[in-house]
Amino acid sequence: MRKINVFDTTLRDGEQSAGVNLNFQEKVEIAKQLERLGVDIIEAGFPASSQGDFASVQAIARTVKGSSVTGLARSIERDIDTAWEALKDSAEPRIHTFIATSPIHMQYKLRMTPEQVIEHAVASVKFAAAKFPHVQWSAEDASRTELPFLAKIIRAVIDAGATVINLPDTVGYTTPYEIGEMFQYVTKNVQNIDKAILSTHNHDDLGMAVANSLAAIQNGAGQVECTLNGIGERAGNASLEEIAVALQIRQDHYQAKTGLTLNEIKRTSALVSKLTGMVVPNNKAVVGANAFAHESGIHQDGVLKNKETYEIITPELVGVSSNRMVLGKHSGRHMFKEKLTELGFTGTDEQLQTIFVAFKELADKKKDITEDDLFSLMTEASVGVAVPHYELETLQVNYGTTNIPTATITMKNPNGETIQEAATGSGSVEAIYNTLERVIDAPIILTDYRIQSVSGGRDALAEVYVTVKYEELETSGRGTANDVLEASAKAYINAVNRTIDRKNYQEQQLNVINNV
Ligand SMILES: CC(=O)SCCNC(=O)CCNC(=O)[C@H](O)C(C)(C)COP(=O)(O)OP(=O)(O)OC[C@H]1O[C@@H](n2cnc3c(N)ncnc32)[C@H](O)[C@@H]1OP(=O)(O)O
Ligand SMILES: CC(C)C(=O)C(=O)O
Repeated sequence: MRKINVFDTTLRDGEQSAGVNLNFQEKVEIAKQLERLGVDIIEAGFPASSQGDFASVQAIARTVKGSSVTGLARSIERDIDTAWEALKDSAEPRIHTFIATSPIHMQYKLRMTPEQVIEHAVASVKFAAAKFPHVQWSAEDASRTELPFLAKIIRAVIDAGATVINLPDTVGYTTPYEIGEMFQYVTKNVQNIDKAILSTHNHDDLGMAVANSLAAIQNGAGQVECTLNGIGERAGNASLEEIAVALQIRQDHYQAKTGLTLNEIKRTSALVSKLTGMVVPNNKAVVGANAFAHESGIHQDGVLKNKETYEIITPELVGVSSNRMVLGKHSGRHMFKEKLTELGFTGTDEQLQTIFVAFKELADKKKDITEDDLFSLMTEASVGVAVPHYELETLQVNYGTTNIPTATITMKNPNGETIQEAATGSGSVEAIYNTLERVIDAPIILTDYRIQSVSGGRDALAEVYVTVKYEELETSGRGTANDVLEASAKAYINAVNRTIDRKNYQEQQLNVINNV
């Protein structure tokens, strides 16, 4: 199987992302993690671009021993000299020098004729090769370069001492088919091509950077240039994690592999995201938060029966501890039962069905159902719900900073009649409790009221605990709802219902005693 060298340019092209500016320590930290990940080459920066970049490239060259370290330089002696100063202490000094070869870049940007570009390229490669044991040369905008000219300049720079030839799709313009043709053309038409390794470097302007990189590998590239999380100039570069995992999972197709320690991928991605401030989208392949999350019932059922039904990558492969089964409105009974069993549920199928119905209702209102939510539903199903002597039908609260809070409640009483009442209070909860007292038509004293959110986040469930003194009994009650006021009403009614249960039980006991 062919080994593909991974050239990571997170610290150079990745840092060219708009809004990203890594400091010295951050660059060194990322470089150390790239070394742990096992990348073959780290492009640490552009030493001639600033003092800061020079210092961090130098520090990385001195610190990192497990990966080769390189820096970018234009075809200018001053850039190459500066790169040498920054890189000379590295284990295997390596330079990356480049010049544009497409008609538009040569004419408008460089203002050089094609012959002048060849002269500059050859002179700079010779100059670099006199210092560096490894010289990488890039034909900037190769994908928009005329192929005969590309072949001509490549032959010349290899003769001048270049050992790696990189053919970038600088503006993310090419397609997998075209890049394949370009690599084939170069392989066939550059006589001395066997003296160099071909490299591919792709941008994502048309969303094809990874596909183009893989196509280049299939057509002869022995090195792939990429960044963590696909960050980079404009729409970014080809993403390292996607290429590495594609090569691993589709070895049958690509017949090529990298030397990366794949289970360092997630950690490296997270570090780069944190230090660059570039958030990884949830749906990003391989490293996104949802990459191993299953949400829908049919998928979850399949995964429970055999993971391979819906998982082509194991999370462990890339350093994610496990897949994630998200309970939500699309989940089905199989996953629900599995989750409840994990949480210690030992009830009957009937109880399970009751909780499942409550869960679906909740899931319609709430985006993420947490374990705490499930505990709460389980508890309500097994111990919390008293016989519904009084049942809440509707609750409406009118609150404003300039008016008196008023609650209007419709309820079923123990005789099955619907009663509507309204009352005011100094706050919304008091208005609700005053209204409930009217409906129940008995003096009820609230002796304790506690509120807590069952789960974190803005859409957390509210759980309210109350203790009421009613009919000389002090009884507690609990209510859970998305809304604090609804939970407060439910808790109060729950306490009243439980009091009635206790009273009924006491009466039954008395009857038994009297009959005896
Ligand atoms: C495709 C890529 O990603 S290439 C890398 C891009 N990265 C960067 O540019 C980041 C670092 N760059 C910088 O800090 C600055 O641009 C520097 C220090 C390199 C140069 O800054 P300045 O001297 O102010 O020049 P400026 O950036 O405005 O213009 C670039 C100059 O380099 C020339 N140039 C561009 N590429 C090359 C090259 N490969 N070889 C020689 N000259 C080049 C341009 O023609 C222009 O020259 P001119 O001043 O004679 O017109
Ligand atoms: C310097 C080269 C390799 C580059 O970054 C590009 O062409 O995108």
